Amino acid sequence: MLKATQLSKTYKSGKALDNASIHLNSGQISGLLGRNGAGKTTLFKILCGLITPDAGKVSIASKKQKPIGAVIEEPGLYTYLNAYDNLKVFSQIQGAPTDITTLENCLKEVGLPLNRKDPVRNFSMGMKQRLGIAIALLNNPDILILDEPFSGLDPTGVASLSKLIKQLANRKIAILLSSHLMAELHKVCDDLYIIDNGKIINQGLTQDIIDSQVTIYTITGKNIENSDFIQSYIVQKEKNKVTIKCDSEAISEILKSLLDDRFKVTSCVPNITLEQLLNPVSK
Ligand SMILES: Nc1ncnc2c1ncn2[C@@H]1O[C@H](COP(=O)(O)OP(=O)(O)OP(=O)(O)O)[C@@H](O)[C@H]1O
Repeated sequence: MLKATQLSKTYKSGKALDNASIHLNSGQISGLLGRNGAGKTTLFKILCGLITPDAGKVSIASKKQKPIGAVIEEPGLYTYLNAYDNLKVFSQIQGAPTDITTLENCLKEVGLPLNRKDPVRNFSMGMKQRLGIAIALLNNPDILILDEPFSGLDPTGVASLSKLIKQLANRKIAILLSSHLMAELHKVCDDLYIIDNGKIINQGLTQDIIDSQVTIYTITGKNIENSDFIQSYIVQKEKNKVTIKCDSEAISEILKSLLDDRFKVTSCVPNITLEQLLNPVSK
């Protein structure tokens, strides 16, 4: 759907993007993970045609006139207008349909209530993000780019925005989102690009990247801390929750033993940080 090849960009302040290549596929959610200042926004701006790269190429396989919808940095909203009127203004600017049914369907699609008539300055961050996404979807794009969409959201907001993003991918939209937090990306992204100092230093399926580096898991389940089998792996424990250290090959064995011993495991979450991915250890 979108192929960006060997993109580079240097500002007066220095090199922001260094030979970066990425590939987006329809229906796939890709994540761009990197520290602040790693070059994520620069890459997004190039993909959207907002700035020109010094080198490299972006090719998009789409018949649409405006194939990309994006929310870069914060959603740019008219804070004194309500959600509906914001959508209407942006539709007019973009030459998209402005009839009530279309606009209300847009609001419904991103899970915004139709009965909120107050200005969007009163909205929560999550609601502003949703409205930003609704605006980005106005032209029915094939590709959706979201810069730090989870920033400022609480865990419930992250979960509900993740659900919306997955629904959009099910509509065959290719989605690229950025974050500097692994925890936010690993649950929603099919594949990941790790960016550091403008360079893509690792890429692959999210699960493969996690499996190659994860050594700490948090397991929850009733009385799980009493299991004899996991005692030697435990680094921390509390009621119904243990943190264990093992590699990705041992975890299935551990979970199997817990189930054999009739412990009801309710979750097993890999704990992996961006720093681990930026400084990988070879196994
Ligand atoms: N318009 C600009 N002029 C000069 N330097 C810039 C400009 N935009 C970005 N930079 C610099 O380029 C580098 C990459 O910035 P960029 O905003 O792409 O990173 P980022 O990964 O999106 O960071 P953040 O998560 O903080 O937004 C940084 O060193 C930044 O200071």
